[in-house]
Parts: sequence; C-alpha cells; structure tokens
Amino acid sequence: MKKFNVCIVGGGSTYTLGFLKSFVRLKEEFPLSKLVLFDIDAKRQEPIGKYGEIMFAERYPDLEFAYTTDPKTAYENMDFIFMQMRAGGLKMRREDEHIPLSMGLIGQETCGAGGMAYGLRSCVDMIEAIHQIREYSPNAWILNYSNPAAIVAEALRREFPEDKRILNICDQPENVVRSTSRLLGCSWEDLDPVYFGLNHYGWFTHMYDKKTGEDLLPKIREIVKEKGFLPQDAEQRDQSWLDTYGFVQTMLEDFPDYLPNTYDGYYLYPDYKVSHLNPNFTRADEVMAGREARVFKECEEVIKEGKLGDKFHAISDAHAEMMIKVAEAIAYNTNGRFILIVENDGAIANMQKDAMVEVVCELGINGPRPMRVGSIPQFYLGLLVQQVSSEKLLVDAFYEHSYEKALQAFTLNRLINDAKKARKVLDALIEANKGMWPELK
Ligand SMILES: NC(=O)c1ccc[n+]([C@@H]2O[C@H](COP(=O)([O-])OP(=O)(O)OC[C@H]3O[C@@H](n4cnc5c(N)ncnc54)[C@H](O)[C@@H]3O)[C@@H](O)[C@H]2O)c1
Ligand SMILES: O=P(O)(O)OC[C@H]1O[C@H](O[C@H]2[C@H](O)[C@@H](O)[C@@H](O)O[C@@H]2CO)[C@H](O)[C@@H](O)[C@@H]1O
Ligand SMILES: [Mn+2]
Repeated sequence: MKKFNVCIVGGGSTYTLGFLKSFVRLKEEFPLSKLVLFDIDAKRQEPIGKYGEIMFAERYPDLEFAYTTDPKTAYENMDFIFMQMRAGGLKMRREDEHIPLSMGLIGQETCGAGGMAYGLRSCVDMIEAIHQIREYSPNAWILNYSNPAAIVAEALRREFPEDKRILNICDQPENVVRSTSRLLGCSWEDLDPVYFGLNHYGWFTHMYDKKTGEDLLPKIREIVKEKGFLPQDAEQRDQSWLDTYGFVQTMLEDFPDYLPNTYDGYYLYPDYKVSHLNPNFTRADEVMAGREARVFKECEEVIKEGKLGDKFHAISDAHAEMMIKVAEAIAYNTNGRFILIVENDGAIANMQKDAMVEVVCELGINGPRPMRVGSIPQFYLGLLVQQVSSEKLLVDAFYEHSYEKALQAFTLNRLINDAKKARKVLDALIEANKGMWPELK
C-alpha cells in the first residue's frame, strides 16, 4: 500500500493536535511515510512539534516526522498539503471582531467587515505560500481550509487558474449534517444531503435517507421546532457555539424552505446578532482563554512527562477526520461525496459561472465533480449575488490596490450596507492591518 507524504501549513494551529492524533488513528486506511509541520512562528509551533515527536515515537514509530520554518524542508516531495494558517494570528482575529463591534457592526471571524479584513491578510499569505509550495511540489494536492475560505478561494481561482490541484473546503456543512443526524438518531453517513450556497452562507434543500431515498427535511423541521438544534459535539462546545446552533430553530421558523447553515444567522438577523455579541469579549477572546490555552497546556504536560498516556483521547477530531477523508477520496479515487467550494460553472443554474460556490461534489483523483442543484429561488439568489459581489470586489481591491473597490465591497456587504459606515470601519481596519494588507490607494 502506498504511503503518503503530508505537510501541514500552520503547524502551530490549535487544530494540529487533532490532526496528529487522527493521523495515528487512521494510519491503516491512510498510511503516512512522512509528516512535516510548517509555520512562520517557530516558537508557537515548537511545543506542538515536540508533542508530535513524543506521540509518534509511542504510536507511529516508522513515520518520518519533522517540524520546520524552512519552506524547502516543508514542501519538497509532498503528496498532500493541508493548509490551516491564520494570517495575523488570533491577535488580529480579535481586532477583526472588536473593531466592527465597537461601531455597532457584526464582529465575526469570516463574515462582514472582520471577515473581509481577515480575507485581505489571507490573500497575501496564502498566495505567497502556494507559490512557494509549487516550487518544491508542483503536483501535490493542496487542501485549503484557511479562512475566510470564500475569499481565499476566489483569490486562488484568479492567481492559479490552471492549477487543478487546489481544493477549498469547510467543515461546517458536514457539521450541520452530523448535528442533524444526532437529532434524528441515525449515523450522519446514512444521510445524503443536497446543499447550495457560498462558503459560510448556504442551505440544505434536501436531506435524503441514503437507504430509502425519503427526504427527511419535513421531519427535521418538526424536530427542530420542538427540540431546537444542537451541535453534534454539544458537550464539548462553548456557550457561544451552542447559541449559534440553537439559532437554527429561529431561522427555520422564519424561512422554512430549507435547513440553514449556522452562519446564515449573521446575514439574516444582523441587528439581533450585534445586540447579542459582547463587544468587550468576543469569540477570539473566548478561543484564546479556552481552546488555545488548553492545547498549549496539553503540550506542556506531555513534554514534561515525556509520554501521552490518556491524553490521546482528549480532543475531538471531527474536523481533522473530515479533512483526512477528503485526502483519502483523492488518493484512492473513491468518488465519495463531500460538500466543497468549487467554481460554479452551472452547478447553481441562475448564478454567475465564475462564482466560487459550495455544493455537494463527488471527489476522486481527478478532482471534484460538482452536482447540480438547478435554479435557486429569488430570495436566496438575491442574498448570494449580493455577497458574491462583495467578495469579488474585495479580491479586485486586493489585486488593484484599490480603496474604491474595497469601499464598494464593504458597502455592498449585507452586514455593513451603508457607505458612511463602510468608510469608517474600512479606515479603522486599514490602520489596524498596516503591513499585512496591500496598500489601498
Ligand atoms: N474552513 C474550516 O472549516 C475551518 C475549520 C477550522 C479552522 N479553520 C481555519 O484554520 C486556521 C487555523 O485556525 P486556528 O484557530 O487554529 O488558528 P491559530 O492562530 O491557532 O493557528 C494558525 C497558525 O498559522 C500560523 N500562520 C500564520 N500565518 C502563516 C503563514 N503565512 N504561513 C504559515 N503559517 C502561518 C500561525 O503562526 C499559527 O500557528 C484558520 O484559518 C481557521 O479559520 C477552518
Ligand atoms: O470560533 P472557533 O475558532 O471555535 O471556530 C471557527 C470555525 O468554526 C467552524 O469550524 C468548527 C468546526 O465546524 C467544528 O467541527 C469544530 O471543529 O469546531 C470548529 C470551530 O470550533 C467553521 O467551519 C470554521 O470555518 C471556523 O474557522
Ligand atoms: Mn468553515
């Protein structure tokens, strides 16, 4: 059986431990020859690298493992590159959330003004990284889930138009499917969803029972109405995520056609959401005090003890497992179904050809084959055309270094929607992102 060479870009991420453990768990079905972590921040990556050395010595002794800040060592001779960088770090995520909120606008990692600020930083770093990757591994599959995936996908489509081995993915649609299966009391793999949208802005039109073909959406509507909606891994979630998932109930009551992605709440109820976000303690603060602190504490303990013990079971890995299954689908040409971000090209019949949309795809060695959803109703089309226009204008601003295009992108974004507010928040974000954004003139 072939063994694969894999690199993780953003090796210091809070998600890396989950990946390292998942590679161990899945070593029979997706065996690795070599695994390298790459990060621009050596200090942040080091404890995670040391943790990896201890764990692999215990559980995967034949694996060649390294962590590095050198692109050549990281990227040479790779089969798969998993990209999970956070341009600007959690410190800048905090700015992305606090600055808009201080002006009464949604402050969120990937949506609205904060998402666009993060988007410009990610365009800079992701494009640079992929050019470097291609120097050393021209044929490696690049699996990108660095956020904001919608904006990154649009920029990569333009920067690497001929490169068919870059795939953009988000796990949130699958998380909604998993969460739905918990409500239904079945396995998420028994469900066969039909989905359309942009990244972090989409809907399930059907949720078929894979065996019988029955559309379970009417049943799901009834259950959500009665019992609410919970993430599959509710027991491990912070309150803010429980609230976000719980809000699906309200969305389904108001817009019963389809089951929404949890992120739709920001676009459909911006005023309500702003009034329920704490401008002094946002999700970035919660992540730094929670997940980030836990991950690095776990590293410290393992390094001190020199062994993992029961810590192998401490972190939930649905996210890592999904990404590894994506790599497997390519590696073994399974043509399994995943919800992926791809160029529209008719998948949503009444949306522009070059929009980066999120739909169910069959995935194999020749890449994703999107499944068509036909024309979508006017309400959803209107929302998505507005958002895709905002995202495209932002990427125009990135390439043209254009303040005017950035102002248009911000004004058109439904979470800002006003030129004066757009200028104010854009100017504050320009200040906060000096040296990390292209200079907008
Ligand atoms: N699409 C999805 O479904 C999904 C799910 C989970 C996480 N994510 C994304 O994964 C990423 C990591 O999230 P996190 O919360 O663990 O963040 P984090 O800040 O803990 O980790 C990100 C790491 O990236 C590194 N980094 C920053 N710029 C880099 C660059 N240019 N090259 C290489 N490394 C760089 C940082 O030093 C840091 O160690 C984020 O982009 C997040 O949005 C996406
Ligand atoms: O606020 P965060 O950093 O906790 O989450 C932001 C990310 O949220 C989604 O990812 C979920 C993921 O769906 C779930 O499986 C689990 O791993 O938690 C993640 C977040 O905690 C979203 O899809 C990502 O794009 C966001 O970055
Ligand atoms: Mn996502």
